Amino acid sequence: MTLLTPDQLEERLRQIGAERYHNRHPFHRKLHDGLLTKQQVQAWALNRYYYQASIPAKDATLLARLPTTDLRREWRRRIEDHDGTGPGTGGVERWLVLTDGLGLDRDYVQSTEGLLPGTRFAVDAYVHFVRDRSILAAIASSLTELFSPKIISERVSGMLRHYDFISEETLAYFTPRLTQAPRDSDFALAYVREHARTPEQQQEVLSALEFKCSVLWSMLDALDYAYVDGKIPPGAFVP
Ligand SMILES: O=C(O)c1cc(C(=O)O)c2c(n1)C(=O)C(=O)c1cc(C(=O)O)[nH]c1-2
Repeated sequence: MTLLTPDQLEERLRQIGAERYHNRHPFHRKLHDGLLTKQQVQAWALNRYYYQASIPAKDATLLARLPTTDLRREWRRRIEDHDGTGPGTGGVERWLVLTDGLGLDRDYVQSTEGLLPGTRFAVDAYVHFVRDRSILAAIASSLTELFSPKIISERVSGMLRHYDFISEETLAYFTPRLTQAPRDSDFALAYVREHARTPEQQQEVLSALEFKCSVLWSMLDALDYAYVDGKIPPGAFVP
């Protein structure tokens, strides 16, 4: 690979999103188009809880390695967004409002006992990637958030329109994400534009984003196989 300008690098990153982001997955299309049952939506929310709950742990492993006060202060905010600044606040708690609203038992959700194996492996792979790879790759792997405001808008409007068991209150998780995600991804994009200075580093950044798209994609593959095709693995949530 030859050295790209920062604009060319950004264009390649956006191309990866256009081709591989999970808005293109058939399970999301069904979720947003109102084609799932309440039980299938429960399975989605239950499994995705593990992603939400693991994100602050993933950010904490990166925070510990960041070399400057400015970087740590920036990254610390992500942990506060998810864990909140006191009990009952933050994104993980708001995700539980969604699982409550869908009629799932909180203790069961938080126990992660009913998780699909595919969800656990995909989410853990993301946490381990961020823990083990370079700071540049770890920051680049968060860049799927460049594409999330669009899918979140589609999801909220689609789900409100199609499902009578969904309300604005149960989907409240997503409202702050519409401002948090662009703020976070603007920072991460500026960072990789500045710090990916060799062809090898640029390739590392592109591969990190592809990896992350695969994490999100395989979570939906697991849901589709278990709850649309009806092949629920032993031990996983049975609606
Ligand atoms: O609803 C979505 O489709 C979606 C996607 C993503 C993403 O692209 O990784 C995140 C989120 N939501 C999200 O809510 C969130 O907090 C989040 C954190 C991260 C990350 O990689 O650090 N991605 C995402």
